[in-house]
Amino acid sequence: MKMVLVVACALIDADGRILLAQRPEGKALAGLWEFPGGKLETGERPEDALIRELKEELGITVKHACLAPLTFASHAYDDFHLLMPLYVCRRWEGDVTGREGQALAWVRPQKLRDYPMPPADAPLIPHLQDLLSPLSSSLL
Ligand SMILES: Nc1nc2c([nH]c(=O)n2[C@@H]2O[C@H](COP(=O)(O)OP(=O)(O)OP(=O)(O)O)[C@@H](O)[C@H]2O)c(=O)[nH]1
Ligand SMILES: [Mg+2]
Repeated sequence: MKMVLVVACALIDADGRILLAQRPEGKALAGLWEFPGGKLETGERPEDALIRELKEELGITVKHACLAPLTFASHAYDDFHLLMPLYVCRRWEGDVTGREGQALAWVRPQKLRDYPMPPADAPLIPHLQDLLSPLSSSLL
């Protein structure tokens, strides 16, 4: 089984909302809501890849020190196995814009389930909910 490494990021704003981006028409899983990010290029470090993707997809500048690892997704798709580290980021420079024509949504943690996501992403949701509302653990 081919292993594909994809880095993704949950941007969190000052109100504790999470940024989701809608996959554009024509791509695999079009219309579903995902965390910005993408595949590593050959020889690229994960954090460098994520910084590059956040610039390409959202037009923002992120520093290494502002990327904190949270958890990861491991999911068997039909034709590859996805391994996807999820970082969180609360500080960036520039305005978040959909540079690739994708719709964006700032979503409260408890509303994440209202947005259809790729199957690999479902197990990530409780980790974000816990991070952002630690008094009501959704992992228990
Ligand atoms: N970015 C991102 N990709 C995800 C998520 N969940 C998930 O299953 N994926 C899968 O990871 C793979 C890589 O995503 P991608 O299309 O963003 O890769 P990319 O930015 O490098 O784009 P490209 O391949 O069109 O150049 C896709 O198969 C996508 O479906 C997610 O939350 N965020
Ligand atoms: Mg991408």
